[in-house]
Amino acid sequence: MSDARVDRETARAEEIAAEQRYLNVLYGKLDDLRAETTQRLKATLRDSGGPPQARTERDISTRMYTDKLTQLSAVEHGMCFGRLDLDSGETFRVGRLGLFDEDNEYEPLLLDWRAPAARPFYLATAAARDGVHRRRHLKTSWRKVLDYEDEVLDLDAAEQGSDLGLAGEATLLARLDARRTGQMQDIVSTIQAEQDRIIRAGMNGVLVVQGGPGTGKTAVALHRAAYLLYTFREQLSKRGVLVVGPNPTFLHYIGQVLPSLGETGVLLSTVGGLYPGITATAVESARTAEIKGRAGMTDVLTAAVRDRQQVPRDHVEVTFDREPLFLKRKDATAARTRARRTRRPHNLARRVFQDEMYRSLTLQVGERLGLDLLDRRDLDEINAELRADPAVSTALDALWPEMTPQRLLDELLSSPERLATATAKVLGVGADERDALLRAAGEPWTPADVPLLDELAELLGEDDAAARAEQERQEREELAYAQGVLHIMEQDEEIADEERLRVSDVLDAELLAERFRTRSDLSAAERAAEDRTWTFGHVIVDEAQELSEMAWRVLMRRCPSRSMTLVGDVAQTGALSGTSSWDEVLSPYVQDRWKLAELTVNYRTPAEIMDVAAEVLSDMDTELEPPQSVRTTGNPPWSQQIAPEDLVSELPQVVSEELAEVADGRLAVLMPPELLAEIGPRLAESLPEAVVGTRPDDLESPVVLLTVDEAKGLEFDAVLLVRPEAVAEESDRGLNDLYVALTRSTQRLGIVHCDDLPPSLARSFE
Ligand SMILES: Nc1ncnc2c1ncn2[C@@H]1O[C@H](COP(=O)(O)OP(=O)(O)OP(=O)(O)O)[C@@H](O)[C@H]1O
Repeated sequence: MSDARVDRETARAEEIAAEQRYLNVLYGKLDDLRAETTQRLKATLRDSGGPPQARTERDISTRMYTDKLTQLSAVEHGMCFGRLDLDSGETFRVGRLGLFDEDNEYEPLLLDWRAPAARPFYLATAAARDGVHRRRHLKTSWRKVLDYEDEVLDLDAAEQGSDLGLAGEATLLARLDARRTGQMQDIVSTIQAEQDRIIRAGMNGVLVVQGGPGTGKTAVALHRAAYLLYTFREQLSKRGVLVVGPNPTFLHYIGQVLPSLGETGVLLSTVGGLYPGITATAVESARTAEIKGRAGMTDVLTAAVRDRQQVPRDHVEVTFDREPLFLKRKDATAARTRARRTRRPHNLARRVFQDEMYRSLTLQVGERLGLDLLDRRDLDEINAELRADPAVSTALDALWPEMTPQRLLDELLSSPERLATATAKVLGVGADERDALLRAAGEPWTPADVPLLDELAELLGEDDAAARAEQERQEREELAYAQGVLHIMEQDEEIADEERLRVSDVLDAELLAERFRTRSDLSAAERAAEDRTWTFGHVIVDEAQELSEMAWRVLMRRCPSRSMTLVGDVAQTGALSGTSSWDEVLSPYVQDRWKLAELTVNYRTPAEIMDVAAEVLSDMDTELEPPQSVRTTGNPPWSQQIAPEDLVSELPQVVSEELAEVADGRLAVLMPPELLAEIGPRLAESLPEAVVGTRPDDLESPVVLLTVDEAKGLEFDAVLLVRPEAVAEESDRGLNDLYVALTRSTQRLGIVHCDDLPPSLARSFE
């Protein structure tokens, strides 16, 4: 070995040893913090009994210490991943959390990646150094430093830099080349500048992030959630952050990212999961889902609710006090008009209808007895007796029943007559659409039913006057109690330390009362999951192009502040009810007041595969450019023709060969839904490593068989696409699906077709 090389290696080993010493200090600090938090948690848990208020305080502390411990455990791996050397001579380490040296005036030992001071780690380039002289990426395994990569930011480097302006290129490429596990990993150590700008964009207003496949939209969305929670902690810990994904498998796939960043207070949900108490997993045809997703369904539902506000054809006769009593058409019509004029939801307006009806019935009974003989008290008594009479209330209920959303929707979708009435005046919903909507009574709910139930919940409302009065009483009591607690805490503090920040500087009684009220043993996310009317501090939607107009209504109701981040790609829309235009989706809610940010670099799909996908994109009706891949793999995509009847016998061999090429990796076999239903189980039987993807954790299996729709948003080391010709023809959005399928792979792509390839693919393979 040459002397120069020996010197270089010795210098490197010394650097690694120095980094290790620093890392040991950081982990020592982390251990201390953990021990201290565990102690506090134990003390809180030991301290049992006492009045309810004391228990509430303990709940808050328990929650706080448990959250802290969860955070401290989550950062164990890769706690410190970077270092910045500044022109000023200062050096900062960057990591997953902030650590400070209490013995040295709280000097930062480790900067949280989200802190403003850490930003140059992601943004500084040789051309715009921002005072940074060197950026170092550390490669660690648990508590051990393995290696590092240095980027010296000077003008020489500016000239040599890659076209895409990547930061920490070697570290980034190593990460992108690594085998996939079936679970998404965080990208905190290698966030790129164009991504960082989106992650740290202001919280107000609607931000749309448009980007082609593999540009890191999902990763950016999740890191943005973590950033916002860090930066606007006080605001967001009360109302919470909602992250919406397309299906439970996708949620499982991304489920580990936020916890690995130390954040647990985020609700991950599909739109179908947003209605507490309903599990909406039944499957229906794409066309039925599309019809249910149309904005016109609000008119259908409004008409369906009005249809439950009936008046008798002539009159309804009931017996009261052994005499006949008549619910007359004229009286019911007047009562209905009055109730509707209040513009209250059905179940609340019902009370007005009933009051009016009881009033006219009271007069009817009064007239029979002789009105001139009765005074006010007598009439009130008759009214009360009428209200207590089961026959009368049953007859009134039949005219204007109290309804739940579930009952109304079930009765609507299972009745051709009710459907005909509700759709009569709605444009574009004719006999075909009604047939598609019709289903048997009591059938399980589908995801597209949830926005309808949510809409109905708004139209019907809940008559919760009694419950609200009780809650208001409790809130008053809690506020008074919180004021008392503040007072006592302040007195204690004054005695303990005059200098310290006073409790009332950071907490006011109302905030404290809200914390007590919510019992704080539930996080905002947990409370939100149980409450249909919960409104979030920020809403993030992934694969946002797939949402129907009705689904957008649900999300907008959950986010009246319109503080939202919507990420997606209008070239990948598969759902018939999805969108090809952000403007169309958003203008009903915010007109043109939304911001667009674009991501242009593809971190997933190698250039060889992206070239094939770009051909498909060019045949689509879009002006979107394909994103630029950051790497090549040297593996050319291939195609093979197999006769349909031989698919089951020949595919296992093809799959095994591909799997061998990505040892320890994950391979997806993607195909159209009918084909998967037909041959999936037989294929899985002949391949021991394979499963038909039905449960979210099936993605962790070496081979998973999926439809293209199910693979949306996911990625695998290798993809085998079976019958792309059928995928392309399946729907009006067939080319979009094909584009999605082609861009799921990080290493290898194989295509198995039975008939001729679609023209855009044929161009790549012939
Ligand atoms: N800065 C980065 N550092 C390391 N890996 C990254 C970075 N950005 C993206 N990736 C990786 O690239 C892959 C694609 O990212 P992601 O799934 O977020 O893309 P996407 O835009 O949501 O894709 P699609 O639209 O196809 O679903 C993931 O493996 C992600 O971890």
